[in-house]
Amino acid sequence: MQKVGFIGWRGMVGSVLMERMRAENDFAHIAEPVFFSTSNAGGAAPDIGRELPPLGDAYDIDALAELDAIVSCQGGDYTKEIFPTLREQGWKGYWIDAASSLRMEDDAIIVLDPVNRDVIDRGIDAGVKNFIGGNCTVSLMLMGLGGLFKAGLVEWVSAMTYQAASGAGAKNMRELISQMGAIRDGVAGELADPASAILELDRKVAENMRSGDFPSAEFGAPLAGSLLPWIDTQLENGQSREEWKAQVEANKILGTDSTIPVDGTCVRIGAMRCHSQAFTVKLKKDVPVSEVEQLIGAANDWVKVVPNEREASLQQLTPTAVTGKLDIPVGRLRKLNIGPEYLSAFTVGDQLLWGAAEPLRRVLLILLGKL
Ligand SMILES: NC(=O)C1=CN([C@@H]2O[C@H](COP(=O)(O)OP(=O)(O)OC[C@H]3O[C@@H](n4cnc5c(N)ncnc54)[C@H](OP(=O)(O)O)[C@@H]3O)[C@@H](O)[C@H]2O)C=CC1
Ligand SMILES: N[C@@H](CC(=O)OP(=O)(O)O)C(=O)O
Repeated sequence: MQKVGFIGWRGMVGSVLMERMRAENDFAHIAEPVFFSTSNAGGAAPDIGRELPPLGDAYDIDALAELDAIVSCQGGDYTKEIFPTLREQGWKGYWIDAASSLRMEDDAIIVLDPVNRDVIDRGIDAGVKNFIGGNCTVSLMLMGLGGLFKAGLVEWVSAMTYQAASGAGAKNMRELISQMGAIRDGVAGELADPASAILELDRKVAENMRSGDFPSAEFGAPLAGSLLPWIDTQLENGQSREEWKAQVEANKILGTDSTIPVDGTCVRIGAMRCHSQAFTVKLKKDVPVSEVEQLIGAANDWVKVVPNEREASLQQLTPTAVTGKLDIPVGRLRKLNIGPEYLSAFTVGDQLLWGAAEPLRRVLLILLGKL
């Protein structure tokens, strides 16, 4: 594989991908990286420590057709517009994509190699050409609980999510901070006076958050100081699309023969870029927590069992502790009162790393024969 094209490299997911590829010296394995833009063809390519041609036009099908592989973080609309045209023209290269558009297609594999390297390898051998990153919550759930799935212990999972602003995009991250600032600024006087009445302060905060002036154009509602119990679009069965992805994508990633039910409620909270999830796992049998911890902790190089203790949980199992890291801590592991087969667990993961960019750079390395 000689020529690899990158599209969407300056967006939020794309920037994290570039950071990781530079940090791991991935570009050393690519003979001819070519960068494209949908808005700035002819502009300067990013700095990867070597001479590069100017940015290509990401809508130039002939230029794209010359590539051996394309890595796109440009978004679903771009994929829907360009991918079918390229394939219709007979392009046989590898398409690696962060967007959800192609995930459930029969000729696509959802990539998360620490969990489904076998599925990826079989796909490559069978001539599959489309490798798509999974939904962030799904990938983070499987990075955390992969050991239990691998051991065949999971009858079903309910995942209740606490998803960060970054999942909605860069503008939403900014809006979250603006909302936090607006809340604080609205009661600056009361905050400066320790003797001010707390209920008056609270009333002013609520009034401010409900006012038309509160910055909520991106989320459509206040997130700071609140939460949003709906992510992505509405489906007819009452699920949000984000909730629907959990079961279909998890089972596709795992390559299950019979569907393992996965469902829950997906909620946006005021974290910046780490998604957290609280799981109820129905185990197929009563397994001691010590064995559960062993299985979870041994599943991959990034998962880390956090002891089910207050101090360790507050220090290691929060978005603040995990942001910007590849670590996948899993904690709060205990059996629920409901019965000995009902396990509770909590995990946190950076949704731009294992949730988006990392599986893409790794599948590219796999296709290059370097991983
Ligand atoms: N956000 C997330 O958490 C996740 C996103 N994904 C998927 O990844 C895809 C991309 O998402 P995301 O990275 O959030 O998208 P962004 O909106 O950050 O970037 C997408 C494109 O917007 C263009 N752009 C316009 N203005 C700017 C600007 N000021 N700064 C940077 N880029 C700009 C760039 O294209 P150009 O350079 O051509 O102008 C860029 O490639 C989506 O399909 C999404 O579904 C997948 C998993 C998680
Ligand atoms: N929907 C996710 C982010 C995302 O982009 O997901 P997907 O890649 O499945 O569209 C979130 O809001 O947190």
